[in-house]
Amino acid sequence: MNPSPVIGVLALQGDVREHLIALAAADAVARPVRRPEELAEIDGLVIPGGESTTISKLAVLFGLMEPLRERIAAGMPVYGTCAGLIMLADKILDPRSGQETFGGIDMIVRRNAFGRQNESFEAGVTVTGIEDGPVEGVFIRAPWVESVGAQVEVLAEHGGHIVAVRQGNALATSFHPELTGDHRIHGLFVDMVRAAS
Ligand SMILES: NC(=O)CC[C@H](N)C(=O)O
Repeated sequence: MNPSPVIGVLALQGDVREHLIALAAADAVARPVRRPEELAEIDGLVIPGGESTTISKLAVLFGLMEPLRERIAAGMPVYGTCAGLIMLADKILDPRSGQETFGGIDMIVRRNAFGRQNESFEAGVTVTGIEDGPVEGVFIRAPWVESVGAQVEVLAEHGGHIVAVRQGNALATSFHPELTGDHRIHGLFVDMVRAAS
């Protein structure tokens, strides 16, 4: 048990700053990560929302694709929001050509499943393991999870679709808790990192 784990936020593209703030509010030491060497210094990693095709391309360009796949497969705790959830999927239903993922969660995801930017919405979401009521789910061109393997725990659904999952040390949500000022999900992730390090 490590009381103050160091948690990186993958800083290739997306809403990195908001995650750094949410992690600090949840009592973690948080820092941006964009170079392979920096992976050695972290106990866990957040993969932010943004655009998964861009994150995928930049991860290859920055030499992070393979090292990150290995760390995740070896059990480093990771939390992906929205585009980050897509990056943790073992399979994308509708990838752009050449789009790759880090994998780590045995699930098939559908990109942009909840519609376009102007169909973005907020909704209360009840998440298993989060106490004191639903979280405010912010869905922005959000993916949903089409199907999961036997090892995957479904933590939340919205409108009959899976929007939060966990497999071992990998956590993912279709929505963006870092944009709400409610740090309960980041707190859950920080606890996962503490327990693992
Ligand atoms: N808010 C988001 O992260 C949007 C994700 C985006 N639709 C993608 O495919 O990466």
